[in-house]
Amino acid sequence: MEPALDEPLFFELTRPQPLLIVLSGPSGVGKDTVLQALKKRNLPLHFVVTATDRPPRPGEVDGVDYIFVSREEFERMIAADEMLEYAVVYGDYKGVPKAQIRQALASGKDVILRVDVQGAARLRALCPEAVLIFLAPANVREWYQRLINRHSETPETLQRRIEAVRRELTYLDMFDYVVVNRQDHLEQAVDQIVAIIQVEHLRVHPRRITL
Ligand SMILES: Nc1ncnc2c1ncn2[C@@H]1O[C@H](COP(=O)(O)OP(=O)(O)OP(=O)(O)O)[C@@H](O)[C@H]1O
Ligand SMILES: Nc1nc2c(ncn2[C@@H]2O[C@H](COP(=O)(O)O)[C@@H](O)[C@H]2O)c(=O)[nH]1
Repeated sequence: MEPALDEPLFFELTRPQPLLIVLSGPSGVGKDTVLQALKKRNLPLHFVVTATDRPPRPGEVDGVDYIFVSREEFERMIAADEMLEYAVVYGDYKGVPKAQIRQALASGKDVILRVDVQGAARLRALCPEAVLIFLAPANVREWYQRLINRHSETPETLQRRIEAVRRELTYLDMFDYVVVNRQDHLEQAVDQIVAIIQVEHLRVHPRRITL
């Protein structure tokens, strides 16, 4: 019989499993900034828009930065089991809409989202096969400066975010990768995340996401 020369040796090589990638780390480390830079690479990635009941900050756009909803609507979504994960983060509801992730994974695209560290712990429990990346600052001074320069915090909310970081660092063990977001070296952090995605697709035993 003629050998089928073009036939792939492994099914997986022709149909890679989509990844669920979770980017987490302390507030102000640069998660959103890194994701914005990653978007510009035009990779086949679905960037999840999470939901919140906090009001938009100046410049934030509904459906782009968050799905902005009322507290009542958020609580309806929780009751209707529409959230994969949700938490009260610094006093506001934040949550990951289940349907959005399911649709994106079904289309074969890798899915990436950012959550705080408690959210990453919850997603690890719900979906052990997710790829968890901890974004870290190079040092405390750079990180602190970033939070202050952003001008988004009152002295009280700044203090809350700083206090949270010691607790968050105790979760480092649960992550698969750590990427350092060095001051003014944003593209280097993005390169490393792209490399993680590439290497994850080379696994002999791909991660299989079931939600
Ligand atoms: N590599 C970098 N070099 C310099 N500035 C940076 C870098 N990465 C992020 N920043 C700046 O740090 C600030 C915080 O970034 P960003 O809002 O993306 O953090 P975050 O982790 O998403 O915060 P939060 O968890 O509170 O939403 C922003 O002003 C951003 O411009
Ligand atoms: N656990 C979750 N955390 C989330 C989600 N969406 C965003 N976040 C995180 O909340 C904090 C505060 O965000 P801010 O925009 O109000 O500064 C930040 O660390 C986000 O990454 C989510 O769905 N679940």
